[in-house]
Amino acid sequence: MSLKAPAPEHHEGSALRIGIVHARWNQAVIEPLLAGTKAKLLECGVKESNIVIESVPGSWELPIAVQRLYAASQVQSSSGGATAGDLLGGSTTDLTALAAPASGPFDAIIAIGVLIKGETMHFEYISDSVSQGLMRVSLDTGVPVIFGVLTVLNEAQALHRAGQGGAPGAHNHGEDWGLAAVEMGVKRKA
Ligand SMILES: O=c1[nH]c(NC[C@H](O)[C@H](O)[C@H](O)CO)c([N+](=O)[O-])c(=O)[nH]1
Repeated sequence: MSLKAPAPEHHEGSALRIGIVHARWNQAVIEPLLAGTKAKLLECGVKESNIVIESVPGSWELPIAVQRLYAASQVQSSSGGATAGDLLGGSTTDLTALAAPASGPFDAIIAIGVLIKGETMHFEYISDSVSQGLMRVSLDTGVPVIFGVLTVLNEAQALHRAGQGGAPGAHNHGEDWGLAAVEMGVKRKA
């Protein structure tokens, strides 16, 4: 067991509704991360119908997409016809068209992305902005946003953290994110 992994806690997720927003950059790494995340959610009892998955082009779009998914689900669960735009500070955009298929607010939302360092400073700017943005959405909305963004220096590091490549110690971090979402969702309901 890694020195870093948190001590395991078992939480039952059958009453939870979980959103997942994933980027499509580096799809070969995103796919196993997403699969590992979903597998752990199901293993903890989260119903498949209560897992809503959406995608965005890249990690930069994760914060706004998580915020809109939250707002759309709030519109669905609230009466009074307020639009999600009202919840987002006065814009007139009605996000119900983007609303999740099932209804009801989310107990946690997982943001998944894979940022791989290139030759320029692009990586640093996106990594910092995305992590700050996701933290802000989580604190502003009160919904736990699980940070599932790999910020790695090369493809080998990314594959290793998606449990791929067969090297010793390879571990699918998506599993940790699924467990964190269930724990934080249960504790938010308590
Ligand atoms: O998710 C990623 N997006 C990346 N860029 C796209 C960015 O997230 C936005 O989608 C794009 O800038 C349009 O807003 C990446 N790189 O540029 O290397 C990357 O490695 N991963």
